[in-house]
Amino acid sequence: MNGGGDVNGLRFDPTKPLDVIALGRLCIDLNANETGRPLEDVVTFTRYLGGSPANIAVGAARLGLKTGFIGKVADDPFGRFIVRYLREAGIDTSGVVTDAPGSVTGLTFTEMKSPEEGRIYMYRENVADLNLAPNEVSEEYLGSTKALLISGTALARSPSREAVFVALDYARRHGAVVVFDLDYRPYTWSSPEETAVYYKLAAEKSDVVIGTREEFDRLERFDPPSRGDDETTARRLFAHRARLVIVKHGKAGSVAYTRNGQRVVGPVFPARVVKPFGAGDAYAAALLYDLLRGWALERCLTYGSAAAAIVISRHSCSDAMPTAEEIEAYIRQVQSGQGAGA
Ligand SMILES: Nc1ncnc2c1ncn2[C@@H]1O[C@H](COP(=O)(O)OP(=O)(O)O)[C@@H](O)[C@H]1O
Ligand SMILES: O=C(O)C[C@@H](O)[C@H](O)C(=O)COP(=O)(O)O
Repeated sequence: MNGGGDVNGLRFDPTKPLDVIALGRLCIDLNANETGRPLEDVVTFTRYLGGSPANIAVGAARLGLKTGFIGKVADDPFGRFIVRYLREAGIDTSGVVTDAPGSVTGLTFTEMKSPEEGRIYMYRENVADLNLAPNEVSEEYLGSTKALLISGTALARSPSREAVFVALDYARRHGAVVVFDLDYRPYTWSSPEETAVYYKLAAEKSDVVIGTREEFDRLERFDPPSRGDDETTARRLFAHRARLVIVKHGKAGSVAYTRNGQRVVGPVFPARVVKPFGAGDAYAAALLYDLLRGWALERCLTYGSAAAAIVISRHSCSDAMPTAEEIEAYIRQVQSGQGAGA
């Protein structure tokens, strides 16, 4: 584990008992069992834990990180399943609260028409996760972690929005590294203007900002046009608190910039794609694992990319999160020329 040294411009406090606390939505994924057809023709689904920050937390725990969570579940069977699943995955749930009766658990139906063609349909009216209130965020809990991971969708509505900013301030007060995964989901936001304003406010308070090019374009809505130039995007965030900015480009890979001038291009691993979803969550979990261990950026992006290729080759996201051994084995398999087959 990073001994608190300043690696990649990040300093993780080794005295903190938790490695990462994730904050945001805890939902259910219902992934189509019948593939190759539109959702209207799908009869059965498999239920998994879902929600980008939840998936990342599961990925982090599966890699061996001491992981906690701050979130809110509905007082319904899915909420009880979620808390049980987190505990069984070894994730600390002391920061997870149950909402008053009446709200529901967010549902995401995943269509798998083809490896490249699939959509997700999110049902997020009156969801419990956006009812997380600022007074339900514990400063003491945030004082116990090396890193805080926040997910952009938690900024989509109050009081969750305010809870995120309180968590951000607590994390910074106690020296935690703040990782902001933009995680844009159109289904929850009222307007693109709102997304831009709150993404920018949170990104300017974060040490690490991860997003796709499209997500950064949304953040930059009111900035002078960067014309999709990743380096311009990174430089703008370095004018604030950021030390590391990572732009993801799907199967074209990823690129990372550090405040001290590094630019590292992430590799892309071959994948027998089952669904195009889950890549970013796996990428974030494995990247964070390696950042916490103080590895060089090249290796961090390699680990993230390999984990992503593994997860998109499997039916689920959360359940599919790989162990470190699986990632290492896949990297060796590909580097020895044995091709895909995660
Ligand atoms: N089809 C693919 N084949 C191999 N790797 C992929 C593929 N799609 C994504 N990845 C890897 O996963 C990373 C994140 O995927 P991306 O789609 O950019 O993010 P998100 O899932 O958050 O939208 C990419 O940078 C790349 O390394
Ligand atoms: O984030 C959600 O609410 C849905 C996820 O649980 C789902 O697995 C998914 O779409 C992952 O998307 P991605 O990792 O951003 O591709």
